[in-house]
Amino acid sequence: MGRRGRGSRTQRKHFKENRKNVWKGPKTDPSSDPNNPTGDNTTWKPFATQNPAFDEYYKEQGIVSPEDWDAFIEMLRKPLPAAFRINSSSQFCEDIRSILEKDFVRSLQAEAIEGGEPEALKPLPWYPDNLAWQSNFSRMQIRKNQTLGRFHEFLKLENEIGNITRQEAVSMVPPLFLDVHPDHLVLDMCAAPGSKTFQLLEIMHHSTKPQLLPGGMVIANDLDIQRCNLLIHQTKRMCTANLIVTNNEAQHFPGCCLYKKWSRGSEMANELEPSTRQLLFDRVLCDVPCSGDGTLRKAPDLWRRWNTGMGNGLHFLQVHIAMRGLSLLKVGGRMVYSTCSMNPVENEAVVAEILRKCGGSVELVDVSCELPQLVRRSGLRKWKVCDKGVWFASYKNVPRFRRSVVAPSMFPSGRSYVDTADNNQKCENGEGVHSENGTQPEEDPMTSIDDVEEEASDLPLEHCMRIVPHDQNTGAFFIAVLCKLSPLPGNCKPFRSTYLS
Ligand SMILES: C[S@@+](CC[C@H](N)C(=O)[O-])C[C@H]1O[C@@H](n2cnc3c(N)ncnc32)[C@H](O)[C@@H]1O
Repeated sequence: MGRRGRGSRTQRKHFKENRKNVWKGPKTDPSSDPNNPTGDNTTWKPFATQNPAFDEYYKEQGIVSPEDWDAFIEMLRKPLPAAFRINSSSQFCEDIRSILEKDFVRSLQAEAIEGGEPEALKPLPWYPDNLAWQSNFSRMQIRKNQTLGRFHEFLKLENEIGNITRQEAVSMVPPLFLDVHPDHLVLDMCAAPGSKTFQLLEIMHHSTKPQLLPGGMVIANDLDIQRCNLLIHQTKRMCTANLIVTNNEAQHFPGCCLYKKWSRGSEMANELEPSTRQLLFDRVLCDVPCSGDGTLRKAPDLWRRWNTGMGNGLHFLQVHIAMRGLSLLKVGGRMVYSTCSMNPVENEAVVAEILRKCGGSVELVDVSCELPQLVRRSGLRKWKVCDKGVWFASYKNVPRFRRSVVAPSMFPSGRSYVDTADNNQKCENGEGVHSENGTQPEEDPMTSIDDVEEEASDLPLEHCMRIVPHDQNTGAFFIAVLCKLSPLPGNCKPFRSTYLS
């Protein structure tokens, strides 16, 4: 071997071959494959990285300009580069950073030049203190290519002992916008498998003096008990005493009361009276379940499964979870709403709906000056809803029989309309609409039924952020930062209480 880490000619050949073939589909049934009459079951098919419905949907939504489309879709078809974070609260933080800077940046560069790639390993410029890194190799390449074996061993070992966490680059963004302090009470509503929980704990511990525990706490919740186990496995690498894991529906997360006993006065010797205080959170992370199409580069099987119903079907749950988060947030507190989906129905529509419901008690924060090196796009004010292949620019046009599935809150204005003869007419014209009796008004009597064709929101949704893959070679993510200015209107209050001593 010549330079350190270069590997033999055979190894390099093996490496190049693997580079071309990083995504492998599921094994095909050999007996049903005409190209494989011998039934050789080592045949693998790469995933098809296209879906016409996906293209149509996102072209129509305009999340990137028509000139940008080719770069966007081409990047989505490429495997995702592996990324990881150094644990800032680890006593070996400096050593790890130094190994990366002095050793792996150079040794991996040699491999990258071999494969024609620039910058094989680099710190993410927007992450503070060179603590987050991205390589130009996918996780599969790192696992399979023998020439990257030493780097792979390093990542595995350091991850196992909690000095680093392997995490998609864009998934590291939401906790950075949460502005967590060591004494904060933080609720992570949908936390499993826990990479963001770990990051929140790291931020808390990092800003605390050595040997001391932070005064705050993270409550990490997830609905799925098995994923809660993953979360515990992930976070126990932190060795923290500042974490509670709960297993609840986030949209029904119980209102907790702190149960405290204190002495009432010397004349009432030894008499103790209970006192209760509503437990509200300084920070809430609302990283909701979503259709996940921002992870297509990591999970290419999603190309095959993707359809418009996935996003529409999650919209209501996402609104409920976010509303619950806001009701549990202290006045003056910050909540981050995030998804790994690009879909406006799961993103801007949810943010707009919670702003409407909160009626001025919650503000969408302009964070364009925070993390200036992070390339992001402004949130949309206009979008449409697609239901079973039919596009709607306004709820006004949604036929009655689809109104239990397609809601006003999915549209930019959030308005409902009186039912129209027009909609019922459609069914008679064979557009798949079943006519129903009656045309009684739905909500919103203020709205004229003849006006809106294409809706635009009047809320400042441009303060939301969408990270798209081709801007900085990542996955996609959506983030909105909200601040609670005053108590929520009465109908949004916590309704169930549990006591914590
Ligand atoms: C996007 S993932 C969260 C990823 C996590 N924040 C992280 O960074 O590792 C969404 C999570 O929501 C959980 N989930 C789904 N429905 C939920 C609900 N109603 N309440 C709470 N969690 C839910 C899923 O089990 C899943 O773990």
